[in-house]
Amino acid sequence: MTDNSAKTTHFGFQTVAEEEKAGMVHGVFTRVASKYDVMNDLMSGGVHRVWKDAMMDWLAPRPGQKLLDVAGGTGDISFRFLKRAPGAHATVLDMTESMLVEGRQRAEAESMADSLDWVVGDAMALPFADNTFDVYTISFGIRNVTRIADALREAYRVLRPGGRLMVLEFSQLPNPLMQWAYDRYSFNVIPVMGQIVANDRDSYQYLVESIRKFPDQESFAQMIREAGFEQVKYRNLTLGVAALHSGWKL
Ligand SMILES: C[S@@+](CC[C@H](N)C(=O)[O-])C[C@H]1O[C@@H](n2cnc3c(N)ncnc32)[C@H](O)[C@@H]1O
Repeated sequence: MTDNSAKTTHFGFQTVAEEEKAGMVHGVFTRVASKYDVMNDLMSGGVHRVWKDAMMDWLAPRPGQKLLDVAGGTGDISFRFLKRAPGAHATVLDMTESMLVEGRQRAEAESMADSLDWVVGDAMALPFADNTFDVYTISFGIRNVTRIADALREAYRVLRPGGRLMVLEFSQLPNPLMQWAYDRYSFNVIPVMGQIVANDRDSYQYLVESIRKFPDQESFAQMIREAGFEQVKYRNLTLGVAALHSGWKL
């Protein structure tokens, strides 16, 4: 008998059953893990570093804080956080073990292993008690999550009162002409780069499609409010190619 109640979602531009998406996303990041850092620099011309530094500037990490970096991958956000906050501790959680393996190797090379934990897990069902962390970050991860509202609810649950959420994600350019030019670049150049550098056009095709499917700044800010966060604000980066969203659990 066919189950007509099965829920669907997007995997890039494809419509897939909700329960299929996580496996497909996991497949993408398992395939790209060893080339992930170098591809980030190539695709963005290094600009992702400027955006991540802007995230830290707004976040202003403080000594001794406990960070949870969800969909933390190879640890870019956690490394930056720890460098700015002596005595802080970061937990990097990701569903893809190969991404964490790359990150753990970087932590050892940078002598930062003692300040970090690496946890395989799902943003939608975090394996942590309520009110545990001072800061929750998710950078270029939330658009890959099957049910964004569930991930935001979990963020709220594990933050302590007074804790802060910050999201860095690709976004929408308010100027249609610029959006058109940016789409031409991302759809025509990035999958080709993925083919040449990582021998994997399909994964990078998914990544650009998932960017296009993600809600605009205002809609995403509203989702953050609906999860319970207050003082929700956002800042565009590079004309809206990416955006930072901030909210507080008060
Ligand atoms: C584009 S990478 C971002 C890595 C890193 N945060 C950065 O900014 O460079 C996206 C990561 O999200 C992870 N991810 C996707 N869905 C997830 C989920 N539901 N729970 C945890 N991690 C997830 C993927 O495994 C991948 O490592």
